[in-house]
Amino acid sequence: MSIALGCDHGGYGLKLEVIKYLEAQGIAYKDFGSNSLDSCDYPEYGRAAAEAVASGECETGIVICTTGIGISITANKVKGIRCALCSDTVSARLTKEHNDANMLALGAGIVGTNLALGIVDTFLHTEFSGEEKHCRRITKIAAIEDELLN
Ligand SMILES: O=C(CO)[C@H](O)[C@H](O)[C@H](O)COP(=O)(O)O
Repeated sequence: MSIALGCDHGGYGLKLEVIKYLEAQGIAYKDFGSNSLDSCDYPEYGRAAAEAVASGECETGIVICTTGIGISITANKVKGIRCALCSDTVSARLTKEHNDANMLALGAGIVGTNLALGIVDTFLHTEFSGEEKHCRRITKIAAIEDELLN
C-alpha cells in the first residue's frame, strides 16, 4: 500500500503526525507537499495527491488543511476520486464500506491528533463491503462524472 499525502500550511503539523504513524506501521507514502508552515494554496497539493491516486501511482491518499474542506473539494475535482472529509471514526469506516472512498481528508483545526490518527487507522484498515447496492451507487457517481464533467 502506498499513500499519497498532501497538505497546506494549516495541515502541515498534522501531516507530520500522520507520517510518524505511517512510518511506525511500515506503510509506504509519497509526500506531495507542502513542506512548511509558510502560507500556500491547498489546491496545488490536493490536486497533486489526488492525481497520484487517480493514476494508480498511489493506492489511496490523505489530504489535510485547516478544516479539510478546501483540500477535499479540490481532490474531488479529479476524475475517479472519492475523497471523504471525516471528523470521526464511524464516518471513516462507513465511507470505506459504503463509498469505497479512495482518499481521506482531515481538518487539522477540527480534530485533535489522537482522533485524527484513529480516523486514519480506521480508514486504512477498513475494506469496501462490495455489496451490490453500494457498487450500484458508486457506478452512478462515475456515470455522473462521465456525463457532466467531460
Ligand atoms: O480551505 C480551507 C477552509 O475551508 C482550509 O482550511 C485552508 O487551510 C484555509 O482556508 C487556510 O486559511 P489561511 O487563513 O490562509 O490559513
